[in-house]
Amino acid sequence: MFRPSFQRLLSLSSGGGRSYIMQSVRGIQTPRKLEGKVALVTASSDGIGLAIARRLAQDGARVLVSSRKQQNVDKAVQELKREGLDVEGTVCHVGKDEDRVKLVNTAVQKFGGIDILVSNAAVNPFFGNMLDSTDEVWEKVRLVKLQYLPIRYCGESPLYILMRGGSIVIVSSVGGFMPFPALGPYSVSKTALLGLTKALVPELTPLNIRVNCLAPGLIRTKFSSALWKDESVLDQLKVKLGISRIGEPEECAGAVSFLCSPDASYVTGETIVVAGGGQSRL
Ligand SMILES: NC(=O)c1ccc[n+]([C@@H]2O[C@H](COP(=O)([O-])OP(=O)(O)OC[C@H]3O[C@@H](n4cnc5c(N)ncnc54)[C@H](O)[C@@H]3O)[C@@H](O)[C@H]2O)c1
Repeated sequence: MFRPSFQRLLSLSSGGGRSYIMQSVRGIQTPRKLEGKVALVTASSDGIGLAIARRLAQDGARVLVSSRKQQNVDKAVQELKREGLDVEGTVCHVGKDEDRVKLVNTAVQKFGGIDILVSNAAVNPFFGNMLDSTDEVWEKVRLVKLQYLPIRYCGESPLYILMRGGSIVIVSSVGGFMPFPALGPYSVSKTALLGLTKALVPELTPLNIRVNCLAPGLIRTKFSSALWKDESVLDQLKVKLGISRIGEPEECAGAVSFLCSPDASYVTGETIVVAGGGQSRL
């Protein structure tokens, strides 16, 4: 049995982790526990969304990748197809009715139905004091809405009515538990998603749909680059983490795959925190 030494564990938790994680992600042959499932992942041309799309496809799902720009969708789809994964792509700005309808119709046309929805898109249009945030900011930050709408609407029918049982995962943030300084509206919207997850349970359970939430901590993506590109800023943050390194998108993807899989068949209304032990201290 593989037992890493204490020294090895130390080196992993203090920065040597990325190559090990990437090795693990590429090297481990996981059972195809999502075989026969169809998954929609919003905002999946990059970052956490792309890692989720890749992992769900590696685990056997057929995945519809989506994002706001055609060129980004094309690039992600090509990359995943080159890896031998069963994916298609379509443009979807989750705030646009017509794009959401197209997203769902494309999944049904290409793959014959929908089993899994990962609602991952988010925006952060404001940095500053809550008391200075404008109506315009809050309008944009109805990204609660951005996250909620893919679940609620599909032309005439709510998406969850069209789903054939299955699983929804909403991507929130540790900022939903403890607001990030200067990111008040964003954090508040993420708190709302924790509530949304719970509120959907009584309505989705009779439809045989589980709904859960992911709350990432600091994860290496473009979205969070201001916090990790500068080594000195990152060093300050690392002190506040239990596992003293930044997380990788792949480390969120495994948790999402678990939530969508039969292994989580008795899990609904829950939030998994993937934050290296720093969720209340960032
Ligand atoms: N990176 C982190 O440290 C971190 C921490 C906590 C939570 N999150 C959450 O993870 C999710 C993914 O973020 P990420 O870090 O991978 O960043 P990212 O920048 O790679 O992804 C965010 C994506 O959302 C997309 N997007 C924005 N508005 C959209 C819209 N209207 N329609 C469709 N797509 C839209 C962007 O184009 C972008 O691709 C977000 O919900 C974010 O709030 C990230």
